[in-house]
Amino acid sequence: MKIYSAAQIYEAINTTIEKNQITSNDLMEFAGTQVFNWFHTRMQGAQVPIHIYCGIGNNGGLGLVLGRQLLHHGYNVHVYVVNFSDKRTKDFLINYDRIKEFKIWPRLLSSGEEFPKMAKEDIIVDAIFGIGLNRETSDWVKDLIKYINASEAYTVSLDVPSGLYPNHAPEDKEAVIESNYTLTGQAPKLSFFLPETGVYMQQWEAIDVGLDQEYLQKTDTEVQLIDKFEVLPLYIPREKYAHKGTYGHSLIVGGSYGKMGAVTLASSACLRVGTGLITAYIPECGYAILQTSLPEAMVICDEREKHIAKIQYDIEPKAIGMGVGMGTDAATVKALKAFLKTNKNRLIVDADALNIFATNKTMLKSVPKGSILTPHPKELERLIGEWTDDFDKLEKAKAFAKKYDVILIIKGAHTITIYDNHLYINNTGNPGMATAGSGDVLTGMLTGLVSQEYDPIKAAIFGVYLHGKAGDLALSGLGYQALTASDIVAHIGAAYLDLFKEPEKPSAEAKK
Ligand SMILES: NC(=O)C1=CN([C@@H]2O[C@H](COP(=O)(O)OP(=O)(O)OC[C@H]3O[C@@H](n4cnc5c(N)ncnc54)[C@H](O)[C@@H]3O)[C@@H](O)[C@H]2O)[C@@H](O)CC1
Ligand SMILES: [K+]
Repeated sequence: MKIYSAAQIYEAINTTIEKNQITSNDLMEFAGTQVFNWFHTRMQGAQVPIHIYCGIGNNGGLGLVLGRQLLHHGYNVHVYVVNFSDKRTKDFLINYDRIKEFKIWPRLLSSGEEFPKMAKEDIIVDAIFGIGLNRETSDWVKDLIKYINASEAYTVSLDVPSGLYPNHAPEDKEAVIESNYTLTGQAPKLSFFLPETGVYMQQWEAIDVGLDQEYLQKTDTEVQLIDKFEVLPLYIPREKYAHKGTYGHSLIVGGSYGKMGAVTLASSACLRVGTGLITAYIPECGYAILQTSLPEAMVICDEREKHIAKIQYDIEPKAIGMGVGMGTDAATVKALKAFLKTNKNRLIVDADALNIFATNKTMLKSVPKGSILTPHPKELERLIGEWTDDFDKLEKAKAFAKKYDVILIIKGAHTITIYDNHLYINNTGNPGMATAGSGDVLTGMLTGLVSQEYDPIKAAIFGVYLHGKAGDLALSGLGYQALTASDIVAHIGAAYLDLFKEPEKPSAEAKK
């Protein structure tokens, strides 16, 4: 799913108006009607008090259309205008007049006013600010937002939770609506998926607000949300006459005394994702561990007992997963440096290999183009330096990926893959996956996919999706706390099968 920038949404609005020869208010009426239908379907006339807080821009205008339509259908509605500026938009004013047709004079809220009384059981509609928020709000508006949050009433935000900017984090973390449900126009916004700003919403849903389909389809976006629909075309089917050589030889280089589990997990994930052959290159101490825990894997041992000191082998891998459990011993750093001088293979770089690169930045220049780096936030900071907020982090990460011509996977709740100035936001996975070894599993999966001739960027997008999906499928019967990295590996097969599952048909009951 495409994620449009605020500028693109405004352009889509203008294109729609021009092409269809309608007014901006016609479009607002359509959008407001769609939002009304959403409420009406769920509320079926219930008389729960609905408090609509409208700003003075078009987000507020949308709130007024919704209010008028709810009143028209007999709902119990209270409308307030958050009067933070006298620069009311044209369409706000049209709808401000129209709601008065219902003998309703919205209460104007301004500085020093007492805020409306509300009960916990009421419903709040937040139409204060949309994507037009461009500066810090006045203190009294911040107080109102905090007051709304403190009410604990179910809050539905229109377009975005008010207080969120399209391209930077809020100055005051408490002055943003904590929305239970965000009904967003046409497509979700980038801020919904970043750790600092995604916390303001529990659930979102995109509503078709009638923007021009041709514009939406033709317009390339920098950001995409990745779900099943996006990854299905990436899948490479297995051939009937294939043999294990067809699907590549993967090499996992890593491990040190006390950290052999990381290599075992990465290697087994690599196998499960479909690599033809797997070899683990490890220090001597891991030999019995690997051969016992994973009989399918071949093992090459380093001459050293407890850590890798020389990366040398006589196989021809298609892809190399580098760094899991490897440690940062001086001898290992030296070995990695020497290896990079001759290596032409694409790498999937993780964990300690990333930490080694972070303190030896010149080594990054020897990483083959199209390699994949998979840092978690702390490792990322070591690579790209500190950032001011999540949006700044993405800019810095994009610049880094471009400079070294690599694919950067920022691991987190919504893992983001960055390549060639594009961001691919993953939509699978769950908090149970924040567990030891989960990253090692991803490294193994990515290595296995690149070995099977997946183009590296496709391997990254597909692998991250599949990893998250395996984690989601593993949840059943376990829950977040009990989920382990091995459970993710065990569900890779189910994640593949899920790709081809038909969506569930509505039951006879639901059809009535
Ligand atoms: N016009 C239409 O037909 C449609 C409108 N839509 C709605 O329109 C919204 C965008 O509307 P606007 O561009 O009017 O923006 P908003 O309603 O988000 O912003 C409010 C207005 O206040 C001003 N402002 C921003 N920050 C302020 C601050 N801190 N203090 C005081 N004033 C401030 C802005 O200049 C803007 O005019 C979308 O988010 C969406 O909800 C969409 O639903 C699509 C259809
Ligand atoms: K809003």
